[in-house]
Amino acid sequence: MTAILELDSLTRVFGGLKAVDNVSTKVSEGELCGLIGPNGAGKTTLFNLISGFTPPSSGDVRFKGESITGLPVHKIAHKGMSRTFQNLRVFPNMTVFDNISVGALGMIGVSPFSSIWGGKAKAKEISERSWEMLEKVGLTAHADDLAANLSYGKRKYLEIARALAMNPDLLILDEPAAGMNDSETAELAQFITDLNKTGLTIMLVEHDMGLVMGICQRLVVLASGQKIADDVPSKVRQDPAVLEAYLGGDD
Ligand SMILES: Nc1ncnc2c1ncn2[C@@H]1O[C@H](COP(=O)(O)OP(=O)(O)OP(=O)(O)O)[C@@H](O)[C@H]1O
Repeated sequence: MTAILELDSLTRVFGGLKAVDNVSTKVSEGELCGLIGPNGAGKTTLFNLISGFTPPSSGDVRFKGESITGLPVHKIAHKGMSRTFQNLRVFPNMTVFDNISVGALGMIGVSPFSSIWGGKAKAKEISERSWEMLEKVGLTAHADDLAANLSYGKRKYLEIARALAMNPDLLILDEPAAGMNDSETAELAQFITDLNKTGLTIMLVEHDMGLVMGICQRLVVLASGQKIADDVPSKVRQDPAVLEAYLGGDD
């Protein structure tokens, strides 16, 4: 399988702490790969290194065969990587539709000449793309609602829709099930599985073990910044180093 993402000896140091310590792995095109580990293991920092929100202290990130290390976030996004955040980052005072349009705008792009050449066509494309994403996440009826008025679970889907509106080749989801109840989590699991079946490569950080074990094809496990396992869920769940990391931690 072709690797869409390659991490080569990624390290990030904060003061004296190695939050991510020499992590290498590959994600294949079309894969649904989970990233797990106890609290403070370095999962979010690794996602930040991949998506450009934090520069690595050393090491390399390759996306679609090209080094993207040190590129700004928007350039990486334009290359086809979008993400959601552990703490929701929707725009509360914008409508649901406008929140998604921001993502579609990122995909289609605007230039100072947009209003002269093809401005209307672009506006139509952004609008169509936004409606398509609204439908995909089941929020069509809420298009005109302020994002602030959506339930927590629906805001999570809104954030995913905005990321999808950028038409990514790699979608990175940071704790999408956090704060969801069991039935919402089961629905989300089905939604992520269906997205993956369309051919979209997905990386997922999640504390809900039932969710990651149930839907991911492979799991990368971090503990104290280091990769301690990288295998199919059935192997990872029996790995002594993984059991030790979780039993020794507070998860
Ligand atoms: N900007 C920062 N400055 C200093 N230390 C940081 C920074 N970001 C993260 N850390 C530290 O790096 C370590 C890894 O944090 P990170 O948030 O990546 O872990 P995590 O696995 O995502 O944790 P959780 O599951 O609790 O979200 C932690 O000890 C954290 O305190």
